[in-house]
Amino acid sequence: MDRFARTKQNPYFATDASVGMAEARSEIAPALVAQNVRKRYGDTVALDGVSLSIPEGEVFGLVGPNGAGKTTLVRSLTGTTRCDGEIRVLGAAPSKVEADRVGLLPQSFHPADRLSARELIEYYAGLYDDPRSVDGVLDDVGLAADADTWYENLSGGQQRRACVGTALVNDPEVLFLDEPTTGIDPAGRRSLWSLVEDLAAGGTTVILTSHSMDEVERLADRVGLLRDGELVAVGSPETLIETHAGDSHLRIEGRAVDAEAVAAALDATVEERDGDVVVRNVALADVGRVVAEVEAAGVDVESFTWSEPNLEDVYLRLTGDALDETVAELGGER
Ligand SMILES: Nc1ncnc2c1ncn2[C@@H]1O[C@H](COP(=O)(O)OP(=O)(O)OP(=O)(O)O)[C@@H](O)[C@H]1O
Repeated sequence: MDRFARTKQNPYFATDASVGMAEARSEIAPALVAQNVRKRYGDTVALDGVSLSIPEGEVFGLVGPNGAGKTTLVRSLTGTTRCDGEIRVLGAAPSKVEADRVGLLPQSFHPADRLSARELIEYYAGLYDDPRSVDGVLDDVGLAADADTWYENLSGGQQRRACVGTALVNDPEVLFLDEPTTGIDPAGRRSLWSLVEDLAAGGTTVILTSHSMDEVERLADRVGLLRDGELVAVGSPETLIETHAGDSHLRIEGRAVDAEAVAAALDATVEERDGDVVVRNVALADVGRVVAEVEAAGVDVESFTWSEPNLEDVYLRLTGDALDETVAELGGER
């Protein structure tokens, strides 16, 4: 079925252009609902009561540290592992949804080496009654020119693109992508991002797991952050950044930047991060003055980088990975 036709036929789809997308989505029936999902592997609690609702047409980014439970959640939502709790995908239990309505790119996927990219996509297309054209899928994932190359002779990034293609052959309404761009070069990542944007524009609901915060910030309408099996934050990237990321900051890089000397020069609190010194809450208009003060104090600096807060800051704060920053405090808070 054509995605655009499907979207237009959707009785919940808001056509009033004056309605904002977020408001429009809140009117749309959820594509996926999970309530109190729990999963244990022996003594390991992989999911500890996860609840979420994803409206149709949303790109939902799922992030969290290694072992947080992302893949277990995707497996639970797709019915590929048993779990406790309630899950509804397109109104039905995961194991009862028609297979051609859902697509899944698993994190680990190892197709046969001696199949060409085309044969691989053809194989998956053969599993469905009404698949997309194989050439169209190859084109979408940027493999048209390498369609006849054996899987084992494709580069790592091309292999991953071929795997993405297998999840698209049935033109799914709900698409799970578990780390789709791992190993793909920057140009390939961007073309896959455009593909996800096109799918979402056509009404596909996408659940995207990724360790790449720039990818999630760019693609996701909302982000869920998993930590130790719990969803600790859910919201749009903008809201999460505003709520959790803190202020803009200036990073001072160099082989031996003296944090205490910077703190003394600025009469401010500074932090040490990965060998650099970070001054928080520096507005763009103040950058020139701060740089001049640090240079006037004779601090040995190689470069200054000013950044607005982003999703990575949210991630580092909420996962606790930022807690081992050392704080050099001289002269009180800024
Ligand atoms: N088949 C399994 N048997 C036993 N324990 C498992 C199994 N699968 C996952 N786990 C455990 O469950 C927890 C969650 O794992 P999961 O793979 O869901 O995390 P993740 O967030 O996807 O991690 P990553 O970012 O590394 O892919 C981890 O502690 C992991 O060791």
